[in-house]
Amino acid sequence: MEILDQTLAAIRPADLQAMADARAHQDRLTKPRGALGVLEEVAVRLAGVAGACPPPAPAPAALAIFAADHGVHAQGVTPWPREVTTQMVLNFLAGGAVANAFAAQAGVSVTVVDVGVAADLPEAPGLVSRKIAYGTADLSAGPAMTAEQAVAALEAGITVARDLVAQGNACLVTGDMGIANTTASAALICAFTGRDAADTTGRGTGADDATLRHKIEIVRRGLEVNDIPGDGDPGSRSEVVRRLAAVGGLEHAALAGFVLGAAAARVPVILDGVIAGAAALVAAALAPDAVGYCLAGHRSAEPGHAITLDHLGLRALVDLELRLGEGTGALLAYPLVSAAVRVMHEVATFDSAGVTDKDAQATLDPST
Ligand SMILES: Cc1cc2ncn([C@H]3O[C@H](COP(=O)(O)O)[C@@H](O)[C@H]3O)c2cc1C
Ligand SMILES: O=C(O)c1cccnc1
Repeated sequence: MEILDQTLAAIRPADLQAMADARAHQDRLTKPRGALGVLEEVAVRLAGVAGACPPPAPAPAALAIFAADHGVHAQGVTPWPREVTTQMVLNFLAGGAVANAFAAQAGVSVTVVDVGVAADLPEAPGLVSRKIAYGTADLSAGPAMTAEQAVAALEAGITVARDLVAQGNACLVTGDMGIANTTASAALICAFTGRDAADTTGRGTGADDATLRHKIEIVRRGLEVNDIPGDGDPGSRSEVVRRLAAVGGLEHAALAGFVLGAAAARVPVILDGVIAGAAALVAAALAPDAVGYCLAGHRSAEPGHAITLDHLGLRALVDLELRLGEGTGALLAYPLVSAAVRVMHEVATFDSAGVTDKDAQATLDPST
């Protein structure tokens, strides 16, 4: 609990002065005001994160893929066998997954973190072993984790974020792997927003109509069995941890810790899809200021994701109907984030470039 306590105590609100400076700087650059749209807000946000204008380049960046298995898999909520979690971890380590291709394209390093895979994994470069259990229990039959396990996973995520920042990374990127984790994500989104299971539950890796109906029922049962009220407002920290432990996954808990660790280190974290979003809801419930350190990489096709982004007040940078996870959507957004910051460092101002600023001229010569 000590690591979690220290981390929560270290999280500060985004720096409003640096954000105001960044807005003012954007307005002096040789472009019509507001012409870079959402990218201007990204640069302002990163100034708030770093407490500096211009903010430092978000490089190098590191993707951490948190992997774990799920007891709720036994309920038939996904068409894929549970073993695929382990097999995909090995695929990430061999460099063969979509996340590896996108990470290579973006120049982002890949670390895989085992927080709860239901198999013993061989030691390998790029694999960090922080296994807390061989998967969770079935969330539709009782709590998926104990509170101790949830805190241990939160702290594992914090430690991974801290280590990656200590290694010189200036931007963190979330990734996940865990067959059946869109079910736990939907349940978490209900528990932290108060929305109904029918709104938050999606097809994940390709559930058909019958499986989707069943999945919604399983999410409902999980909330009921675990006495999670429909208020969407856990209030106390112990209730946040109780709800997380009840219906979350070990990777969700670790991802929530990863977000908190990034915020405490004043480093931006690019969120991937619905799994990272669900985890960010947990992080926000523990430390509302952590949201200021998050960027929504993309908007997933899973219905719970739009609800989540809305709740967090985040705008997705990319919307390509992706529904994969692994960090793929966040990786595609990374070059946009880099470009937004590069503008702040490299683009000339009206003054420095001798370009006429229509607004400045209007002030000088009120007759025009
Ligand atoms: C081959 C394969 C690669 C993946 N990479 C990410 N996921 C994604 O799908 C899983 C969640 O979907 P559901 O809840 O429907 O099981 C997660 O592991 C997620 O990261 C994959 C899934 C599969 C099958
Ligand atoms: O939105 C996601 O991140 C997602 C969707 C389906 C399966 N896995 C992940």
